[in-house]
Amino acid sequence: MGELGDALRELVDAAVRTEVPEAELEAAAVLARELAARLRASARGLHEIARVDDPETGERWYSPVYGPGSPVAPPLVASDTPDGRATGRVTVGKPHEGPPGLVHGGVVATLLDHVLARALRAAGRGGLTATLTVRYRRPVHLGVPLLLTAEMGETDGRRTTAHARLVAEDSPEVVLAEAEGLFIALRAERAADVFSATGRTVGAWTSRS
Ligand SMILES: CCCCCCCC(=O)SCCNC(=O)CCNC(=O)[C@H](O)C(C)(C)COP(=O)(O)OP(=O)(O)OC[C@H]1O[C@@H](n2cnc3c(N)ncnc32)[C@H](O)[C@@H]1OP(=O)(O)O
Repeated sequence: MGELGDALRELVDAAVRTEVPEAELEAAAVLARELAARLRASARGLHEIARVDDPETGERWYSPVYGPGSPVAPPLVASDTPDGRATGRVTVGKPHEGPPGLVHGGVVATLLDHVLARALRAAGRGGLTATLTVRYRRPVHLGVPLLLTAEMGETDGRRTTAHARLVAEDSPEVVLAEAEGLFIALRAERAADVFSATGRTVGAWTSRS
C-alpha cells in the first residue's frame, strides 16, 4: 500500500507539472483509466473503513494528510507522546501549491489541524475539530522541509484545546503559521449514530469517559 502510494504521489506530481504535448496527455489519460479499473476490481464502499485501519486508535493508511497509501496526502510524517504533544515533518510539493511557489493556505490549515488533533488524541482526548483559528504569519515555500509542533491545552468535559506552530526546519526561530483549535469528543450515542455506516466501533473520535 505504501509502495503504491509512493508511486501514485510521483504520478500526481508528474501530472501537475507536465508540459508534454496533447497527444501524450490523451495517451496518459487512457493508461490512468486502465489502472483505476484494475484497482476497482476489489474496492470498499464509501463508508467502509480500510481493513488495515484501526478506528480505535485513529491511525489511517489513506488519511489525506499523512496516509502512506494516499496519493493526495503530502504526506506528513507525524508522531506523538502520551503527554499531549505531537510533531510532524513534511516537504510540500507542487500538487499542494497555492500562490505560485507557495503552499496553499488550506493545506497549511490541514497540516496544523492534524497535529493539533494528534496531540490531544495521544493523551486519550480524541475529538472532532469544532473551531480552528490559523494565523498565517509568513509565506510557506514549496520544497522546504517543514516542522509542525502541537501541544494540548485545557480540558473541560468533552472539550479540549490545543495550539500548534509551523516553522521551516532550517529556521526554527521564524514562525510561519500558528493555530489554536477546540476539539469536542462525540458523546457515545452520537458517535454510534454518526459512524453507524462504517459498521465498526470508532473510539478515536469519541469520549472514552
Ligand atoms: C489523529 C488525527 C485525527 C484526525 C482528526 C481530524 C480532525 C477533523 O477533521 S474532524 C472533522 C471536522 N469536524 C467536524 O466534522 C465536527 C462537526 N461538528 C460536530 O459534529 C458537532 O458540532 C460537535 C461534535 C463539534 C459538537 O457537537 P455536540 O457533541 O452535540 O456538542 P454540544 O453538546 O452541542 O456541545 C458540547 C459543548 O461544546 C460547546 N461547543 C460546541 N461546539 C462549539 C464550537 N464550535 N465552539 C465553541 N464551543 C462549542 C458547547 O457550547 C457545549 O458546551 P457546554 O458543555 O459548556 O454546554
